Amino acid sequence: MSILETRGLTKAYGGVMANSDVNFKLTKGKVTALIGPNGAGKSTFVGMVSGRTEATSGQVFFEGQEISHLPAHKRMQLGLAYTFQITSIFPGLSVHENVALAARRKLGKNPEALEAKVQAVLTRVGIADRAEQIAGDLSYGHQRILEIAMGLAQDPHVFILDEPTQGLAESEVDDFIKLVRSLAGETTILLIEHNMKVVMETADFITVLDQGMVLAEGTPAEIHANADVQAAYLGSTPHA
Ligand SMILES: Nc1ncnc2c1ncn2[C@@H]1O[C@H](COP(=O)(O)OP(=O)(O)OP(=O)(O)O)[C@@H](O)[C@H]1O
Repeated sequence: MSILETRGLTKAYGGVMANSDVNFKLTKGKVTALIGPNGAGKSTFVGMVSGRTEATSGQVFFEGQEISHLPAHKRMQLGLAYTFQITSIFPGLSVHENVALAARRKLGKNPEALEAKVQAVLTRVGIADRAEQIAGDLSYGHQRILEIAMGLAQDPHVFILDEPTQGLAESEVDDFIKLVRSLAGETTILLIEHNMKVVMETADFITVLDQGMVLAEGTPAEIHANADVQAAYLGSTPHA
């Protein structure tokens, strides 16, 4: 069962076809990774799904509703959350305050509900002991985890993680892999990721984009064995 679907999604930048006729389905409760060589069109695709980038043509459906022309904040209200870099964090506020602000978008101002949500989310991602720390003082890795906590605080139905392990230490990457696996089922994850270890260990399904088009779709084992995918990466190990 797909929770999010694109039909014929296309984006042209002048003569450059950043995405051409992309038909994509995200299976509910699963982790799907979107990979492809540099310039394949991954960021453009996620931009069109999240509402940051206007499509040239094509449609986006979320939980059966067409959202192609909804602005990004409306899509977020429907349950489509995403993390992009650390720009969403307020560096002068504490970890707790940051997560509470994110939770308020969903829960309103009820203090008990907010407190329960903040505690649950911080425990979930493993930074409850840092609740009172100023976000800007956190390590880069912990800021990325905080960003994920802020997304989770909104109870997303679909959670788009854009290069979440970029800049993380190896031990943090291992913790991240466990976290993503634990979230599957509870939410649906679309993962844009360069680290193939993370992709292979977390994804239920992989879609490969190449030159703005879907080159292949399948399980990690199928994608690993796919000759077209190998060729697209010039014989090297696939990366996102
Ligand atoms: N704002 C823009 N204006 C013009 N061309 C763009 C713009 N954004 C992306 N492109 C072009 O669209 C194509 C797809 O780019 P996109 O950033 O979506 O790829 P990507 O797979 O995310 O790449 P990377 O892995 O390097 O982040 C590239 O040829 C890129 O140069």
